[in-house]
Amino acid sequence: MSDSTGQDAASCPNVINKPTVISMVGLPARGKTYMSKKLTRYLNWIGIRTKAFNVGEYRRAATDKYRNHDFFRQDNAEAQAIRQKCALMAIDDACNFLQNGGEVAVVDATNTTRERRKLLFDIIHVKYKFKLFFIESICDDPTIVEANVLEVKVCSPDYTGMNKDEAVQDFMRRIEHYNSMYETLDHQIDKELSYIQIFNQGERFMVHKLAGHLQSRVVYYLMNIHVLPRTIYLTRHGESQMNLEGKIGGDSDLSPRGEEYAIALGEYVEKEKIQNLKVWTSELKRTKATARHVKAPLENWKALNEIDAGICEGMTYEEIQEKYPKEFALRDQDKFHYRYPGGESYQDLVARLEPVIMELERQENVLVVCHQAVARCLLAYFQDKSSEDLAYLKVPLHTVIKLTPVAYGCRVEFVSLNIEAVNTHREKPKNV
Ligand SMILES: O=c1[nH]cnc2c1c(-c1ccccc1)cn2-c1ccc(Br)cc1
Ligand SMILES: O=P(O)(O)OC[C@H]1O[C@](O)(CO)[C@@H](O)[C@@H]1O
Repeated sequence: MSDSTGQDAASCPNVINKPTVISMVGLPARGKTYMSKKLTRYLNWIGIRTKAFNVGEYRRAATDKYRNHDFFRQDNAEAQAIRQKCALMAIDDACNFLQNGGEVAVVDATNTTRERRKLLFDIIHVKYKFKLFFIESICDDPTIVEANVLEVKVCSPDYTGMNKDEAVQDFMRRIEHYNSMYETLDHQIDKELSYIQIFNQGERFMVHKLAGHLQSRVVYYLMNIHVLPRTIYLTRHGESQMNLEGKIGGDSDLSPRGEEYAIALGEYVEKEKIQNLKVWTSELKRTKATARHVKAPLENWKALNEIDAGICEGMTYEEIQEKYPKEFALRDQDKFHYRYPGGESYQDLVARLEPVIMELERQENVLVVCHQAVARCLLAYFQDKSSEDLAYLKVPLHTVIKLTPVAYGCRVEFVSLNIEAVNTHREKPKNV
């Protein structure tokens, strides 16, 4: 990343937004990879170039010597050497990423000794002059640890071929080896460091020496996420009159088939028997009409309104190509960044939707009734899609998209309610 003079951040210390390394800290099965992946997904979605570096993956690539927890014994010199080498490779790759346009690198490792964190500090802060922020997850609730081991650790490549109970026992022994050397962050000894400690999956937080906007955004995000099981249902409004006419934007009513979809949606939600469901719509008539048969508390969000097409509102794509050929061509060249004159771009839409995503992270079961461009942005967040892919995601009318968090990701199911509708999807032209 470089400033206006083309200098890169490392060599120009007074640059405001220096690259940042976020370093995880914590015993195995404390949610470090969960947070690394989720945080990386969120930061990329809001437009901050972020990449996670998992030291365990480097170790598995370096050796298939892992047979059991003995690999992690403190007195296993050969294994210690491999682990140290892998940690240094990950840190090196992270710093290279930041020197080549990256903005945030997440080092996903235990980093449970003061010595290891000093090594990180010396390389990242002293040598490269990047910012360094620690996220420590402390969890002494054995049921949570056991659940995490069962949920994600037993399917780790380290345990292929091993039976579940054996894998759990081995992993618990692995944790003990780390625990014998574990030094948590301490606000007296580590008074120079910027960090957050998270206790028991967000029950309590200790924040120390936050340095800058990015760290505040990260802390705010971590304080809003939770791991309670829930489902987010995402759907567009029913087919509208303007959909039938091929016109974009506007605030039109539903077509007869759109009305049918609204009734079908009410029946679908009823059958799903969703606990404490909340329904969110935009401020536009077609989403409110679509939600009216759903029995659940309703909230209208202006932030969920469809992308503003500015001077092209109410026009068909053919009319736009006819009247504003240059604009039409420009949009095809870079649909994510293209902003309609007097209107919005997808990039603007993501910024407008960030508070909706933040509130969705706080909620449990929510049905979001929105629009084509809005649904693409929300879906891209849950599916970790790039901004290029985002603008062309297929979100057909009369389809409920079920999003369920599982392990480190999200299960996505497209449920068509089998009511005919026009296809409003416009493919990316081949020749651009
Ligand atoms: O296992 C765990 N132990 C302890 N904290 C954990 C997990 C997981 C987790 C969730 C799903 C799969 C794998 C891991 C998430 N967090 C977590 C940590 C901080 C915040 Br703020 C929210 C959740
Ligand atoms: O970005 P695209 O592919 O033009 O899709 C967004 C368009 O989809 C619609 O919701 C329906 O056509 C329009 O209101 C909106 O401008």
